[in-house]
Amino acid sequence: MASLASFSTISSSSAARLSSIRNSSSNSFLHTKSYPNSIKLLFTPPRQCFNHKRLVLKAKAISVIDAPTTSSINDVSDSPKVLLEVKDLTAKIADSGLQILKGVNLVIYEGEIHAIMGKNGSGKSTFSKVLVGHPDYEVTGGTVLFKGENLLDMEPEERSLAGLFMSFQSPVEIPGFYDYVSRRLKIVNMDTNFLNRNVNEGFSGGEKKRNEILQLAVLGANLAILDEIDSGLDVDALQDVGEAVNELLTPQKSVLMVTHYRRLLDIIKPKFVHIMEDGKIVKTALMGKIPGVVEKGKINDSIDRTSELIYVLKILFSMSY
Ligand SMILES: Nc1ncnc2c1ncn2[C@@H]1O[C@H](COP(=O)(O)OP(=O)(O)OP(=O)(O)O)[C@@H](O)[C@H]1O
Repeated sequence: MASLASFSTISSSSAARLSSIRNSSSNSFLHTKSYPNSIKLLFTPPRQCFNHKRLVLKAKAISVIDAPTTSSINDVSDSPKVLLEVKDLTAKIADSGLQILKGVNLVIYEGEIHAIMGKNGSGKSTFSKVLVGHPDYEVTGGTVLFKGENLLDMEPEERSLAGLFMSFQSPVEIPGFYDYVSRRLKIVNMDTNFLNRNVNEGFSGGEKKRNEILQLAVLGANLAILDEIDSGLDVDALQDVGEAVNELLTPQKSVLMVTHYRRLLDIIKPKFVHIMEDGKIVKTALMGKIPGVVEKGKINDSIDRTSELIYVLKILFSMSY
């Protein structure tokens, strides 16, 4: 994977704030000019890719924003209730004392879908596991509120009872819930015969993933943390698993998913895409806010979400999707 782009703010004024994001490897720039009620995005593409043409993008709201703080997220979200609020979270590996999380900030409102992407080893899984109270890690600083309660004070099972779920693969037994579970099997396209087998024993990779989502359906969590549920899935299984997660969503339920691939984001559509680097969220993109692209004087209003996703990810990463 190529290295992440580097970003910098180059100037500001009281009337309109101008900032630029530079993608160091492709040598392209995204300039944002912020007015009280609008943001104008000017994208200067790398010469070799766009044949010296200049794209002008207009957006009604921020499309790429700095790593979020509580207040900045408050400004752009219209959801009323905060579900998860992480402030300056730091954590180390309990055994070795190696610091992995170096100040994570994240706010998730009820009903929101967030995706975390980033290079291998940047700390995405560690962050997920720290949230559910995995014993391999020790929190060294910061705060985490879940539904207004101090999550870090809770035992892992209390976190689960409070409504936090993380996809997992270790076998669990669910005796006495055949009818209850079999109704939910339909959601993930699983045969009821699976209930006659030990959970996860002899399951293929795809079946294990479907089973994870079945567990989510059974538990009915408020915040589902899905760590690379797309790994090892073929196209059909990915579609099934993605659609199953979508079916479980309600205006109150939220998802935090860790992924390396855009294809999952095409099915489970995040409101925010965060980039993690060296134990921190360093950039965040707010999706669904680019209403049209103006290219060579012509307005292209038909920009779809996939195009927007590709566009945003190209800026966030110095890699092609
Ligand atoms: N239990 C552990 N023991 C030792 N090292 C660990 C442990 N957990 C995480 N690490 C190390 O911490 C760093 C972050 O790992 P983590 O799994 O959180 O990264 P990631 O961003 O999820 O990576 P990937 O994209 O490869 O899944 C890595 O260098 C990893 O080797």
